[in-house]
Amino acid sequence: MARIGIIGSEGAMGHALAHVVAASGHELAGGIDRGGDPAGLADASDVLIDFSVPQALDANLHAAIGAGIPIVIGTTGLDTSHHDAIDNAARVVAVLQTGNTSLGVTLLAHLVREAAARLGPDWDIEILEMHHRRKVDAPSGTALLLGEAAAQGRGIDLAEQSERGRDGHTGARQEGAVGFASLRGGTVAGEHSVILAGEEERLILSHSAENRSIFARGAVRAAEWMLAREPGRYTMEEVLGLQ
Ligand SMILES: NC(=O)C1=CN([C@@H]2O[C@H](COP(=O)(O)OP(=O)(O)OC[C@H]3O[C@@H](n4cnc5c(N)ncnc54)[C@H](OP(=O)(O)O)[C@@H]3O)[C@@H](O)[C@H]2O)C=CC1
Ligand SMILES: O=C(O)C1=N[C@H](C(=O)O)C[C@H](O)C1
Repeated sequence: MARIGIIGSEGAMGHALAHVVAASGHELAGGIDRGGDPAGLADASDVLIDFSVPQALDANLHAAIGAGIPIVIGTTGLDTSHHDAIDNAARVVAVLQTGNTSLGVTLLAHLVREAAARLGPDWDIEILEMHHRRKVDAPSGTALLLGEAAAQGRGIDLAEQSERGRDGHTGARQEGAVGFASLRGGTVAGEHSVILAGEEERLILSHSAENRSIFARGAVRAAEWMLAREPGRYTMEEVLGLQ
């Protein structure tokens, strides 16, 4: 049994996590939100799970380092400075960051990497996502991780070869780029499709989240796995034995 501390505990994911932790046999060490004390929470926990906001990341990493415990980060909307901070923290404690903790999306990323590698650069890759009206970041963290998987399969740098936010007279599609489109509305928990569009045929790989419990279950599974890890940066593919 582990003591699990939740960052973002009053949010939608925080509530989903509390249910899964209660059913898991682990102990809920506590939870914090805006204005809370991550260091105090970390001192009372064996592992932290963070589903909050990018602005809280530095304090959360420092708290994990101070207490010498692993941290699972599900927060999205991270930029390169956040990823640098995660890399630095991973020299001291075990850190796992992912845009999607579900089993289905983790396997989907695997399949997308494979499809992108096998289908060659004349197959255009477009990623479409839809989420609830409250979501504040776009493209979703999942869309970006699927884009990264496609880029790895293709052997390209996603930062240099992606098309986001098309509007107006955009010109023709950039050859070899990965395109992104985001829809927002209602209460959609998470819909992602990776469309590989070739000459006169399309391959579409999709995932639908029916509710947030899939993310919460994956996060708790990751937290359990992280308890025994040395300092380093880990992935959901490693947690699920896909890598
Ligand atoms: N990786 C994955 O599988 C998934 C990732 N996510 C991501 O998780 C994040 C949270 O999503 P969701 O639960 O829907 O969002 P919510 O807005 O419902 O919840 C966010 C919570 O974080 C709290 N918060 C704000 N600032 C801080 C802070 N400085 N320190 C600690 N807590 C803070 C908020 O508190 P307050 O209201 O007081 O501001 C709120 O309770 C998003 O980035 C989302 O994209 C979501 C689902 C799955
Ligand atoms: O904000 C959400 O709700 C979700 N965020 C993650 C993302 O940005 O991909 C994961 C999931 O799709 C739900």
